[in-house]
Amino acid sequence: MTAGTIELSGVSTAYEGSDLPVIRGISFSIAAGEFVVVGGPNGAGKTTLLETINGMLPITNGQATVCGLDVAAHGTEVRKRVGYVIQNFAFDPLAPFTVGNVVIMGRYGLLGYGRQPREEDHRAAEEAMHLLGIEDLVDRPIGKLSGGQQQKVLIAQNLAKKPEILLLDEPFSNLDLFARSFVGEILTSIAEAGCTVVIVSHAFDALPGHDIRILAMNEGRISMDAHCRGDEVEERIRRLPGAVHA
Ligand SMILES: Nc1ncnc2c1ncn2[C@@H]1O[C@H](COP(=O)(O)OP(=O)(O)OP(=O)(O)O)[C@@H](O)[C@H]1O
Repeated sequence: MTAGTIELSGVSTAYEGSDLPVIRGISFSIAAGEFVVVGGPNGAGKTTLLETINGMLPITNGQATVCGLDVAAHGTEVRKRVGYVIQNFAFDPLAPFTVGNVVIMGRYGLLGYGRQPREEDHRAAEEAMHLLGIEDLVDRPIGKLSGGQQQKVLIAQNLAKKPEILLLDEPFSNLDLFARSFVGEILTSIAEAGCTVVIVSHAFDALPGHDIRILAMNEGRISMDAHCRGDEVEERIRRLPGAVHA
C-alpha cells in the first residue's frame, strides 16, 4: 500500500534561478497515518521541504516518491492527493467569496477544469466545515473574518479534498490557545483515520500528548529524526545545536 506514504531518497531542491540547494540530500520515509512535526530555526528549509513533497520545486538530486508517485514526473497527480495549508495566508478584505465558496474550492482540483461541483463535493465541503466547527460562517465573506477564522477555513478547504497527506505550515500561528488545542485534536483524529499529517511549527504547546515523530532541520538537512510525546517536542527541539532561533 502506497497511499499516504512519503519517501525521500537523497533529495536536494533549489529555487528557480539559483544553483544553491536549499534542501540538501535529505532521506526519510513516512508511513501512512504518521503524525510528524518538522521543527528547526528560521531559514532551515522547513517550508521548502513541504513544497518539495507537494511537487512545487524542481528536484535537482535524488528521488521523492509521494503516495507511490514519482513527484518529479507526476506533480499534478501528487497535488490531488496532498492537502497543503500554506503559511500566513490572508485573504483580501474585499475578496468576493463566501466561506462556503472557499471550502468547496478544495474540490476543484479533483473535479477538473470547468466542471460543476457534484452532490458528493458539497457533502465533503459540509463535513469539513462541520469538523472545524465553522458551519455558521458558511455565508460570511471570507475577507471579513479574523485571521484565526480564515486559518480554520483554509484547513477545512484542504480537508474537503479528503487528502491522503495533509501538510500544514504554521497552522497554529493565528489561533488562540483554545483553538490551537481544538485544531491539534482534529489533526490527531485525522491521522488516526489514516491521513498522514506533517506540520511545520514553532508553536508546540498545542501538540497532542500521544507519540509524535519529530523531524528537526538545520541548514537544509535533517538534524534529528526521533519520537516523543507532544509535550516533549519543545524541549527536544531546544536542545539541538543551532536551535537558538527556534
Ligand atoms: N521563493 C524563494 N526563492 C528563493 N529562495 C527562497 C525562496 N523561499 C525560501 N527561500 C530560501 O530558502 C531558505 C529556506 O527557507 P524556508 O522558507 O524553507 O525556511 P523555513 O525553515 O521554513 O523558515 P521559517 O521558520 O522562517 O519559516 C531560506 O534561505 C530562504 O531565503
